[in-house]
Amino acid sequence: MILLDGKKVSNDIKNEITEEVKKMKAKGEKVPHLAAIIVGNDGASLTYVASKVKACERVGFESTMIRMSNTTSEIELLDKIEELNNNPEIDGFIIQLPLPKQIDTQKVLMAVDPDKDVDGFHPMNFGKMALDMSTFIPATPFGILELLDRYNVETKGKHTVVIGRSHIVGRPMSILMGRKGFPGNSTVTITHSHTKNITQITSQADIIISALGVPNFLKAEMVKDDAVIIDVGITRVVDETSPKGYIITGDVDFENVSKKASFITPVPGGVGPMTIAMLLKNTLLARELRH
Ligand SMILES: Nc1nc(=O)c2c([nH]1)NC[C@@H]1CN(c3ccc(C(=O)N[C@@H](CCC(=O)O)C(=O)O)cc3)C=[N+]21
Repeated sequence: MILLDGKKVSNDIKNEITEEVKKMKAKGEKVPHLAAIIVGNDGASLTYVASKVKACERVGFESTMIRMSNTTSEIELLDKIEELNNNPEIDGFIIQLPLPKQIDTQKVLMAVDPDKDVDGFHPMNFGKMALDMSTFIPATPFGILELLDRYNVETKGKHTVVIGRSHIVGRPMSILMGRKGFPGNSTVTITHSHTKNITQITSQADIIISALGVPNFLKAEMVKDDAVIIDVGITRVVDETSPKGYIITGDVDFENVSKKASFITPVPGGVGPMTIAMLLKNTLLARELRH
């Protein structure tokens, strides 16, 4: 079994980006500037945005975090987005999800200037992705592709089973794995809450990408020998004995599944850190696009 070490690879990527930023500075160019809007006080969301800001500092990007209250109206958020769209200092920005229920997420994501949409969530960018046009690929799927690429995991002709059809992971991932090129050229099955007999499907998979959010959902009996396992789940499970009061748990029963897998991502230290690295990569692309 080979561990797909997202922590290590994301560090390599951050070092590469740091070098790019140094070159930009040497040429007297403005460094990339990422902004993140966060609405409300969700603990996990605040942690993720804080790590994105920290990652910006680490590579030499500028960053701005914009906090808005839990009672923010849709109009107020749309106004803020318009401000960032028109601010020439900002190369790219994200709106941390999920949003409070008074706000229509789809409407908000459509308001982002597609050229600054470093999350790749605007329908224009999602469409471009599906049509193999160059665009921002959502950070989590992009991070998974990058991991498969850097470990040279064969995807051509393989059967990839994606668990979950979310707009930010499962759906784009299912499109990307079936695209031409590498990593891609897989035969893709997408499964969801209405899928019948999921074990019958997962046990035929050469590659499983689980983005469900149910701790320890994927058991050894559901996986064939030498499968490649990508765990996108990150659920905080209460644990009094750990310092933070919770532990981060993936969708995969790692202890048992890792014994059968050829490659597997750990949680934490797998897909999560890659997501952050690829957001930086998209921000660098956004900067180059505007240059
Ligand atoms: N507009 C938007 N864009 C996103 O990219 C986005 C989002 N909204 N909403 C929530 C999800 C989740 N997400 C994660 C990023 C990093 C880790 C990460 O670094 N995880 C660490 C553990 C972090 C911890 O200790 O909590 C790890 O897996 O090793 C996890 C999850 C980005 N998301």
